[in-house]
Parts: sequence; C-alpha cells; structure tokens
Amino acid sequence: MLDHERVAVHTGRRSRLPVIVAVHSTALGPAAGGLRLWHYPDWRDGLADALRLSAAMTSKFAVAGLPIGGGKAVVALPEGERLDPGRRLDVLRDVAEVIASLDGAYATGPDVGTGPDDMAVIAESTPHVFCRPERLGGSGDSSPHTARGTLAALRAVARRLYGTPSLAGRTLAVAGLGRVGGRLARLLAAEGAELTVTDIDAGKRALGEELGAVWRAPEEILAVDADILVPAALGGVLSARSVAGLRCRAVVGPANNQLTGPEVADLLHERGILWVPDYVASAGGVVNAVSVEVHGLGAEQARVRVDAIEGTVDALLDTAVRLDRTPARAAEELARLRLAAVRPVGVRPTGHATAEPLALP
Ligand SMILES: NC(=O)C1=CN([C@@H]2O[C@H](COP(=O)(O)OP(=O)(O)OC[C@H]3O[C@@H](n4cnc5c(N)ncnc54)[C@H](O)[C@@H]3O)[C@@H](O)[C@H]2O)C=CC1
Ligand SMILES: CC(C)C(=O)C(=O)O
Repeated sequence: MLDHERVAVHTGRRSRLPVIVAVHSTALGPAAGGLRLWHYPDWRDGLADALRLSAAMTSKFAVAGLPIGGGKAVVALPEGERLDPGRRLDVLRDVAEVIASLDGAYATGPDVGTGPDDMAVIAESTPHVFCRPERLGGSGDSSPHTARGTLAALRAVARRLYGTPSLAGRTLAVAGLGRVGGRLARLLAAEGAELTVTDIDAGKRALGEELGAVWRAPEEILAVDADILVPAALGGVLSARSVAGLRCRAVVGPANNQLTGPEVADLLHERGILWVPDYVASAGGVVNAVSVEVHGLGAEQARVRVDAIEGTVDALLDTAVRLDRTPARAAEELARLRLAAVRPVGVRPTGHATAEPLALP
C-alpha cells in the first residue's frame, strides 16, 4: 500500500526524462528532501528509490526535531547517459516546474548528483529550494554539515564501544568518497583514525593516498576488518548476505537507506553489530539548512545543532538498552511519537497544514 501523501511522476517537458517527486508526509510541516540525479536500469527503480528516500526524510526530520515533512525528488537517468551542460539545464528546469506545481508541499535540496549550483538554477523558477550557494543567499553545500553530523554520531558510538568519543587510532572503513564521504574521511584522518577507503570512481584514489588510507576495491570494503564501517555511497548495501560477512563492531554512515529491508536491523543486532539508523546519523545537512534558512540562525548556532547529533545518538542508544530494543526500533518509535504528538495549528495559503515547531536543542 502506498503510504505517501502525494507522488508526482512527469515526463520532463524539455528533457523527456522521468521527473519524480515523492511527498511522504507533511504532518510536521511542508516536505523537504534532496534531488537525486542518478542512473537507474528502469525509471520505476527511480520511483522506488524516491518512495523509500522520502519516507526516510520524514523520520530524519522527526528524530532531528525539525518541523519539516519528508520528501525527495529523483530524475531517473538511463544507464550510461551523461548530461552535457545544456541538457542538465533542461533537466533542472523540468524539476523546477514540477516542484512549482506542488505549491509549496515540497522543497528540494541537493542529494547524489546535485549541488548548490543546481539549486540556484531551480531557484530561478520556484522559491521552494534549500542550499543555494551562500553568495545567492542560501545556506550553501549541505555535505560538510552532513559529514560533521556523521562524525558526531561516530563519536557517540565510539564512547559506547570504547568508553571515549575519540576516534584516534580506531580503524574505519569508508565506502564512498563523494561530497560527504570525502569530507568525512578528511575529518576522520585529522582525528587520527586509521582509514580504509573505496569508491567506484578510481579518481578518488588520490584522496585516499593524501589521507594515508588503505585503498580497497568497492566489492571488498564491506568485509574489511575494522572497528566501524561507514557507508557513504548509495543505499541498499546492508542485506542478509552482506551482514553475514561484516567484520566490524558498528556501522554508522551518511548513506541514505542503507538497509535492503527493516529486518536487516535485527540481523545486525543479532550479530552484535551496533547500527545507527542512517536517517539519524546523516541529519547534519538538513539540520544546518533548516537552522539557517528557516530559523535564521547564524553558522555557529547551526553548528551547535549539528554537533547535537552526538547527544541524540547517545540518548537513542541509552533508550535502546533501557527498553531492550534495537537502535533501529528505538529511532522508529521516537519518530512515530513525534509525528503523533504534532498538533496542526493552521493552514497555510497553499493549503498545507502547518505544525507547531518542535522543541529544538
Ligand atoms: N549531500 C548531503 O548533504 C547528504 C547526503 N546523504 C547521503 O549520503 C550519500 C552520499 O552522498 P553525497 O556524498 O552527497 O553523494 P556524491 O554523489 O557526492 O558521492 C557518492 C560517492 O559514492 C561513490 N559510489 C557510488 N556507488 C559506489 C559503490 N558501490 N561503492 C563505492 N563508492 C560508490 C560515487 O562514485 C561518489 O564518489 C548518499 O546516500 C546521500 O543520499 C545523506 C544526507 C545528506
Ligand atoms: C541534504 C538533504 C536535502 C537530504 O536530502 C538528505 O538529508 O538526505
């Protein structure tokens, strides 16, 4: 059964590519979530991705205590298609047109395959955009903040496992050295962590070398012997099969939708591997964007909120132990409680219910 409020699937007027916007929930406020520009074997795979990713955004905002709903946009590129600059503009204008037609029910931001400059193009046609470049009045690239928030989550896990939040001397395996994974790897190296890294883009080897990391092939990284595995590429990497081969004590990373299904969280727990739900660990980007662009906070205050992810993860792990739950279950319950507790207080001119702001750190 579809548990989304709204799903728009259009053939882009200019690009003729499938443009998908999934609004999972506006219970907490108008929905937001990034725009993924990625290759799929079939556009329906892009649709499935948008449905899962938007549902995760609802949980991400709820656990982060932000009055925003969950949504996501996907443009499903055929395998092998590379966008030249002109065609990229067409795609972004198509996306902007679909977002504009939703009257504020959904605002976009960057995700895999897009960045602040793309947001600036979309902003030419609709105001419902986060993370435009700072020179244009936006909060800029979300990925450094996502990386910082993931580091905060990693600290909480290190404290749980080793009694200290320090990651110095810990071995971490980072899968994906893109905008978030690359920055996170830099932060970890600066902390003195020992890194093993990979990416499907062999050009990322140079970063690995710069950081003194061991390079492994993408298909080997999940089975690397490490303290903590850090998924920082695409989703679906944790399945019954891959979990059986893990050789780490914890999995904490920014990649959205790491599990192939909810049951995989139980398998991780049974193996004694601590998994922090991706929607908790990866919230730094949206926490920063909403803090700056919606709440009008300065960079330093926004950073404090991003760093508070460490406390969120601490509290979550405490709750999980106290109530004898997996961290996944504890996070789901927290999200559910926050969604149930919200009281709509009005209807915006756009017709979307608004919610009372939640208590924020
Ligand atoms: N950018 C942001 O602020 C946020 C990103 N995320 C999630 O974090 C993950 C990474 O996002 P970004 O760094 O922004 O994307 P990106 O596109 O900059 O980086 C992804 C990297 O993963 C690599 N990759 C793809 N498949 C791979 C595989 N099988 N094995 C190894 N490497 C592979 C790509 O070559 C690329 O370098 C995504 O799942 C995204 O949804 C989550 C929250 C916020
Ligand atoms: C960076 C934001 C917009 C996002 O989509 C996410 O957190 O997944």
